[in-house]
Amino acid sequence: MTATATRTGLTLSGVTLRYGAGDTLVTALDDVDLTVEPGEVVAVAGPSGSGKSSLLAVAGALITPTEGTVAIGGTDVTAAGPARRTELRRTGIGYVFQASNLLPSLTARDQLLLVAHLAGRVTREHRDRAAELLDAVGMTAKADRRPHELSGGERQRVGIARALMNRPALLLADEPTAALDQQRGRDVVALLAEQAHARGTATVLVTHDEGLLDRADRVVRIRDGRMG
Ligand SMILES: Nc1ncnc2c1ncn2[C@@H]1O[C@H](COP(=O)(O)OP(=O)(O)OP(=O)(O)O)[C@@H](O)[C@H]1O
Repeated sequence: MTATATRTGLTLSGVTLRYGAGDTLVTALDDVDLTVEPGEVVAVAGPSGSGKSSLLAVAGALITPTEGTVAIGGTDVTAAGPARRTELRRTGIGYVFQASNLLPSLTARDQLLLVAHLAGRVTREHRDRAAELLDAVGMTAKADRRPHELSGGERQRVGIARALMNRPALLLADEPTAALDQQRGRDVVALLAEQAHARGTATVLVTHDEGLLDRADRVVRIRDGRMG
């Protein structure tokens, strides 16, 4: 990584995303500009169909926008080839989903170590990092439990730790509190913010829960694909 890369989180410039063509043409994102600094938590709020999932898909290098550029950690992903994009998705981006998407047969600790295992060999450093992250999300005492032995909030905490395992420049969270009650939802967002600030991770949190917005550093609103 270059010096520039370490200072950059996520930058979307003039991003437009259209689905379909002719009569079925939908403009899901319309000339969107968004910058998320390292360590900053930006909440994206908007009604159903406003373009929130489309924004995450573009920011996560899953979909190439029709127009505009997306840079993650200083790398222009819209100019990168498929192999580089795949590599960036694996190493530069952490994802937290609506439900934690943990593997049923693995303990909390092994959910984290699986990330290292898939990338190659599990080293002592990986084990130390998994232990540090489980501690950071308050799950050390339950590190040997499997998902069915954890509450919904605890599963999300493990999901957050797992998403941070690769030290991503960018963390994308898609309605991470959808399965939780109000208080647990607030706790999970507070944890996301705490970790983003401590680790310098640019974080985008998509939510339609207005009660969670005060935990973000900044709130951006999207409507009909336009950010305002
Ligand atoms: N694959 C697709 N093909 C065609 N249109 C799509 C596709 N995906 C999304 N859209 C349309 O793009 C617009 C934005 O959808 P998007 O899923 O980004 O909204 P959202 O804000 O995430 O909605 P929700 O809160 O309901 O999940 C909507 O009009 C939607 O119908």
